Amino acid sequence: MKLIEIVNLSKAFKGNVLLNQANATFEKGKIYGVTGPNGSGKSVLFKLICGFIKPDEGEIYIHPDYRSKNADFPRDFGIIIDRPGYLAGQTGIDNLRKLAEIQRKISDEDIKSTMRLVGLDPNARQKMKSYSLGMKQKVALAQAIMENQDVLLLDEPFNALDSDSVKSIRELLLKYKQGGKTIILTSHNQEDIDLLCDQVFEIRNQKLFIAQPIQ
Ligand SMILES: Nc1ncnc2c1ncn2[C@@H]1O[C@H](COP(=O)(O)OP(=O)(O)OP(=O)(O)O)[C@@H](O)[C@H]1O
Repeated sequence: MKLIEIVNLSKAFKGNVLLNQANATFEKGKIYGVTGPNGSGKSVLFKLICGFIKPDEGEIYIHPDYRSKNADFPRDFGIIIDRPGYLAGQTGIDNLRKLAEIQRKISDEDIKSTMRLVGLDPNARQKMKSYSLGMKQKVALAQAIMENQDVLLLDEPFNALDSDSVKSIRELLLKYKQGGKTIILTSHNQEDIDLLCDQVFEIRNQKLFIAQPIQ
């Protein structure tokens, strides 16, 4: 099933052309990588898919099952794009509770079990302003997955994680794929890409090239 189809997509910022007539298809149930040098437009591509920014030309088709009725943001998508803003004076769990209040889909126990899953202590009283980078990254991961979202767009999900955490998050993502979820991720670490991705799109010359055949 075609989940996302990118057709002749172009996007530039003040003459800085990032995508020019780019095309790509993302099928349900696979893990995709998006690679490219710093500043090549990976995060911008994710923002375009989520409807946060508009293309200059071209279309992004989202499968009707995942279109929101009253918003551009697709439904059932969990995302990490750039570093999310947090309430620095509050704990990790309080930040996640605030985000969970938007949809009211999950219980407090769901939040706690997700925190444990990514290696955070739900009972910790530490405020987020004193969290390490890796701890903040785990909160970002937790918010992306806590509502059991079916599609995950993860921009650098392994950033700042220690090697045990990288291993456990990789295993989690592979388990999610087995369960039918679709994941699109970026990483500057080739090992993440090689171990996880069924197909890789490389942003090069303002196009999306298939860098690896489907295994
Ligand atoms: N809202 C915006 N206005 C102007 N320029 C922008 C905007 N958003 C992104 N850009 C520019 O677009 C380019 C691509 O940015 P993007 O964050 O997508 O890169 P990236 O491939 O994710 O890079 P990295 O590997 O460093 O994370 C950068 O030059 C950035 O400055």
